[in-house]
Amino acid sequence: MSLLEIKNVDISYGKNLTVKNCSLNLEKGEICSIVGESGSGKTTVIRAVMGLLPGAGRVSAGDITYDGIDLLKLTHKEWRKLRGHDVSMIFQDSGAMMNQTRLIGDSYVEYIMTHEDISRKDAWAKGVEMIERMRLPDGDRVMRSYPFQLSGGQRQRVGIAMGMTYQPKLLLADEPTSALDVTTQAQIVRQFMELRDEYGTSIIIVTHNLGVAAYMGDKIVVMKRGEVVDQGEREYILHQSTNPYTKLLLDAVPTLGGKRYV
Ligand SMILES: Nc1ncnc2c1ncn2[C@@H]1O[C@H](COP(=O)(O)OP(=O)(O)OP(=O)(O)O)[C@@H](O)[C@H]1O
Repeated sequence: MSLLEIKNVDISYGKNLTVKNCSLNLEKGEICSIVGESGSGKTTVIRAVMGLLPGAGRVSAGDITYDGIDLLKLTHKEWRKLRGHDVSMIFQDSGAMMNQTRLIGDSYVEYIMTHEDISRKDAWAKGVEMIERMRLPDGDRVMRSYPFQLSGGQRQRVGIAMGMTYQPKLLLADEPTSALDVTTQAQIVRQFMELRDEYGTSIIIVTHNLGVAAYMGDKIVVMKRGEVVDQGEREYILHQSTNPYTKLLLDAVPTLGGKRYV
């Protein structure tokens, strides 16, 4: 049994059928990259997995099963138990998601205290420890900062720290590096790979960047206009796929001295 099985899923916003017949399996410890043009439905798919479709979004057909649990039948209470603990999501700019008028530590402590019965002091220490594990030195100083006092990369590491607090089995990352400069992007990408190696976390990463998708993904899913048009092991997608849209995406990646950097 796969850790996550998305089977023949349709997703609609109100009357608009946005994602059609999407199927995707993810094994334990596997990383899957979802690529495709803007508006193709990438974010919609991972939000559906997380039970966080905005507005009038709903899964209108198909099944999503996580570790044998039918995610489409979960109650709010059951979702609260699963989110953060088993399944976690990281957004494009974690800083923008944080309350700008509160210290990072206050937000982090509140997050921890909604997930477990723990004192404020212990929750603070746990936050510091997680932040330092994400290679941000002086976690205490970070906790005592406001989001705007940190760089984009630092804020993203705090977002990853929060997402990893309970070592979820499944991490959903929506464009987690696209707001960052190239060097920081590379560091964050490596950090994700380490999480997988260290904790066996399965990851779905949505990205515009085919280089990131190819570097991270054991498997690559290509979406276009709400449909999965191609998917397979990295080597297959990069070197063997005959799908015209996949080839178009690959052709758009610049080459240097005849070598394609994906
Ligand atoms: N809250 C919403 N209400 C109605 N329609 C929405 C909503 N969110 C997204 N959509 C529509 O769903 C489609 C897919 O959007 P989605 O954000 O999933 O695409 P994406 O591939 O992640 O795009 P991008 O790469 O630009 O983030 C778009 O046509 C969008 O207009």
